[in-house]
Amino acid sequence: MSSQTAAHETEPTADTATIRLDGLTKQYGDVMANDAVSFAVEPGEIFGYLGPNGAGKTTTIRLLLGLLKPTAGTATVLGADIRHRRALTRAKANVGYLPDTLGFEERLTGREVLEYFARLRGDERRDELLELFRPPLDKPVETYSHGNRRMLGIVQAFMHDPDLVIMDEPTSGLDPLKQDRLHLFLEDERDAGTTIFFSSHVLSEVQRICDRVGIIRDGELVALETIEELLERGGKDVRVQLAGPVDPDQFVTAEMIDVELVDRTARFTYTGEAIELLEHLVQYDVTDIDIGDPQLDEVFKHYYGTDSQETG
Ligand SMILES: Nc1ncnc2c1ncn2[C@@H]1O[C@H](COP(=O)(O)OP(=O)(O)OP(=O)(O)O)[C@@H](O)[C@H]1O
Repeated sequence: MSSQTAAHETEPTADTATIRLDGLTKQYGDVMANDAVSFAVEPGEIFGYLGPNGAGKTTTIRLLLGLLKPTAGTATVLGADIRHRRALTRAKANVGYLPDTLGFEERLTGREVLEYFARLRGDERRDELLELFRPPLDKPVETYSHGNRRMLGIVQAFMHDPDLVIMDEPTSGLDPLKQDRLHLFLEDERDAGTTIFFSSHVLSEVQRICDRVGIIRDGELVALETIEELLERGGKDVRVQLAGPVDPDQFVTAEMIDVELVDRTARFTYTGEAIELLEHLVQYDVTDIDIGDPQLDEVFKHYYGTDSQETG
């Protein structure tokens, strides 16, 4: 991929990246869960790692945390090479991790779980986070709802005030209010300088809060760009209201995709230059027009095929 090549070409001499993957590869039998994945996450950004189920997101995260060994290639996390256990352990004292499945000791209460992590890494932000996310503290974790487990996980991931937080599908199963609360919190953390790396298969969430996105599919990185670049490549969402009927053969141009021409309203995604669209439309009696950015899931479908629809 050109994006992967670019990451190599622009490699600085002193590496300032918070996370850098360099040909990171993990093979399970015949399955290439990560196939020579290379990219960098810069300090103070929210980086969305996006892909359909089974794409390889969790594998990357587990490799970055030293929970799996790479088949080939490597990565650094806060400057520590993931193959060097001691350096990575030191770096991880400054990393927060929210796994997809929270492996807390089920019989302990939430308070006891937090005490355990506090002894390991510190808890200077515990009270502030508990006020925001409010998991019940005096019940055993086995009685927690899915949402409360996640709330406890978020407090655990941030309470030692790490420089980097890695989250695996953090909002999955959360109600919209809790999702909103987490999104706003992540934006505040980013503004305060924390680097956030999170995986998701929910495009709207990535579109809303991420600065940059890496898209993984079948173990390969297929895109690495800012949200703006991704949306720009996806064209514009256009709705045109016409005064009278038009001949579709003349009205529809090659740059229009997903065209719906119903009655006197045309809706389509326009992939050409805006000026050319305007020059084309002056031939028609247009009574109203609306041009906006497409949703990321539309972009995803156009560029990566229909298999990815499940990711919306
Ligand atoms: N321990 C394992 N042994 C064999 N295959 C595995 C193992 N773990 C993951 N895989 C396979 O590797 C591929 C990537 O899986 P991974 O869990 O990394 O994907 P994912 O993007 O996190 O998916 P999801 O969104 O469903 O969590 C899948 O084909 C999966 O079946």
